[in-house]
Amino acid sequence: MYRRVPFVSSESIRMNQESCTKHLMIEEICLDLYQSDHGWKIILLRHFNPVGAHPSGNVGEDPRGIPNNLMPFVQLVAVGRRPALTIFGTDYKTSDGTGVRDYIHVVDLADGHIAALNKLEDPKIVTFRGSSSGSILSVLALLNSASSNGKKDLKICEEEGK
Ligand SMILES: O=c1ccn([C@@H]2O[C@H](COP(=O)(O)OP(=O)(O)O[C@H]3O[C@H](CO)[C@@H](O)[C@H](O)[C@H]3O)[C@@H](O)[C@H]2O)c(=O)[nH]1
Repeated sequence: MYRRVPFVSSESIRMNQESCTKHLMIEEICLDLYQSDHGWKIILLRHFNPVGAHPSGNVGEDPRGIPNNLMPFVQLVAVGRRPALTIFGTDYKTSDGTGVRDYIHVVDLADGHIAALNKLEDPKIVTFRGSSSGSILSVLALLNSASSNGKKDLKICEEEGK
C-alpha cells in the first residue's frame, strides 16, 4: 500500500465468497484509514486469476517444480513436462462440475495497474476492478481450449475437490 494513492469506492464493496474475506478486511482497513485522514489516496485493485505472458515471450511463467496453479500446470502437460492434469473436483455446481474462475490476461492486468497509477494525482475516488474480463472458465473448458490450440488431447485424472 502506498502513501498518497487514489482511493475509494462509491460502490458497495461487499463480496460474497468466504475466500475473499481477507481481501475485504484489507479494503476496510484502507477505508478506515481514508476516513481518518483524507490525505491518503489509495487504489483498491481487485482481480481474479492472471494468466498468459507478454507477446514478446520475454516475460511469462515457467515454473520450476510442480506448479500449484491450473494454467501453468496445463501448459506443462501440453509440452509434455507433466504426464497429466489432476482435476480437483468434478461435482461442483457448475456447468460441467469443475471449478470455475475469472481469468484476466496478465498484460491487461498490467495495463489496468498503469491506468490506476495514472490516477495518483486525481483526488477523486476510484477503484479498479480487473475481474470483468468475461473469461469465466471451468477447469475442463480451459483444458479443452488448450487441447484444441495445441491440437492434441491432454491427459487428465480426477480427484476430490480441494
Ligand atoms: O492442478 C490443478 C490446479 C488447479 N485446479 C483447479 O483449477 C482452478 C483454478 O485453480 P488455481 O489456478 O490454483 O487458482 P485459484 O484456486 O483461484 O487460486 C488463486 O486464487 C487464490 C485466492 O485469491 C490465491 O490464494 C491463490 O494463490 C491463487 O493461485 C480451481 O478450481 C482448482 O481447484 C485443478 O483442477 N488442478
